Parts: sequence; C-alpha cells; structure tokens
Amino acid sequence: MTDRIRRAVDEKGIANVGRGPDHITDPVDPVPVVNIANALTVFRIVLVPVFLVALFVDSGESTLWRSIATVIFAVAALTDRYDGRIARRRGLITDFGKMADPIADKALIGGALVGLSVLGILPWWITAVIVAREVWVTALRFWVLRHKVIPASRGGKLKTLLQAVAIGLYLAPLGGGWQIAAGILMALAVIVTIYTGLDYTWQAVKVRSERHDRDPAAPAPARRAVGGTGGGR
Ligand SMILES: O=P(O)(O)OC[C@H](O)CO
Repeated sequence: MTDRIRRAVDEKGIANVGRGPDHITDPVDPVPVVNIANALTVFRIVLVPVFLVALFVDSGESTLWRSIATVIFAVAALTDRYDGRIARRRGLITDFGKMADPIADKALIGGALVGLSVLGILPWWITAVIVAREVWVTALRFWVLRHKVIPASRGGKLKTLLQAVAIGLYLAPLGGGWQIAAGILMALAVIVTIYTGLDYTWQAVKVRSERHDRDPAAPAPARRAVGGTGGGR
C-alpha cells in the first residue's frame, strides 16, 4: 500500500481495508493538470498567433495563404471537439480544463473575427457583439470561480460550433454562394451567442445569491426598505 493510499484510508475510514489494495481507490490523488486533454487546449491557444500570421500574409489577398490560414483555423477548431471528449472518456476533467477550454475557444474565435473585420470581410459590429459577450462570460466565470466553475453549456458549445463553421466559410477562398451560407450561419451564431450570454449571466447571479444565502459571513447585500409593498423579503 503506498503512503498516499494509506493516508487516504486513514482519512476516509476503514471501509476498504481488507479488500486488498486493488479495491482501494485513491481519493487524495487529483487528476493531473498536465494531461493530453489540457495539452490539446493549450495547443489551440498556441495556434492562434500562427493562424493570424498566415491570415495577414499579403493582406489576406493570397489564395494560398488564405487556404493555409483556413486549415490552421480548422485544425485548432477541431481540437475543441477532442479535448472535451478525451477528458470525459479518460476521466481527465480538471477545473483548469473547464476554465481554459472556453478561454482557448474565445482566443481563437476572437482572433479570427478581429482578423476578418480588419481585412474588411466581416462587419465590425458582429465582431464587437461576439467579443463583448465572450469577455463578459469570461468575467462571469471568474466572478463565481471561488464558489463554482461554470462549465460550457450545450448552448455554449452550439454557439462555438456555429461561430467556427461560419468563420471557416468566411476564411476559405470560396465563391459567392458560400459567402451567403457564411452570412446565414453567422446570423444564427450571433443569436445563440446573445442568448447563451444571458443564460450564463442568470446562472452566475444564481450561484452568487445562493452562496450568499448559505454563508451568513458574506457581506450583506444592500437592503431594500422595510415597510413598503413587499419590502424586506
Ligand atoms: O459559451 P461558452 O463561453 O461556455 O463557450 C463554450 C465553449 O467554447 C465550448 O467549447
């Protein structure tokens, strides 16, 4: 029995003693932060500047470099499909991964949106709306981090998928029909982006208020006047 397992048995009682070391799980052994799933997430972040350099070669006019940028973007976006899946299948879910995965997506999507707007391919207001939502949701995650890690929701994943496919179509040096498809997908992405942004806001406010209800030591919120209609509740 390793020291660590012995310590776990000491801390958790004797439920597993006598069943042999194979039956003793190691509750004090955390999932290592350095693992394949998190490595894929970090790889996605590393690809962002590489993608941007490729996009801006020849001011985006070179078909070859636009194609290279599109491929780099697609590879980076694909890692988003696999890091979460690998983490779940191999039991490699960490708080670092839950926080870093959406941040990596935001770096990639934000970088691509700004790049497309700088090149005059995508209206700036779309970039502004999406980037503002992503910054806002990241801030919310840090706001509640002490109490809870808010992982990506299904809606959030759908939003990122729509954004990534739309961006991919804008990036690829394809004809007019594809640009129309890109526009439709981007419009859908903007709707889901705003909707999920509001949903995360609601979640974060709920976490903070529940936490406050449970922890009487937390600073009291501003009280409403007692005595008015429904006051004091
Ligand atoms: O909507 P968010 O901020 O949770 O981001 C979702 C992630 O990008 C999905 O991988």
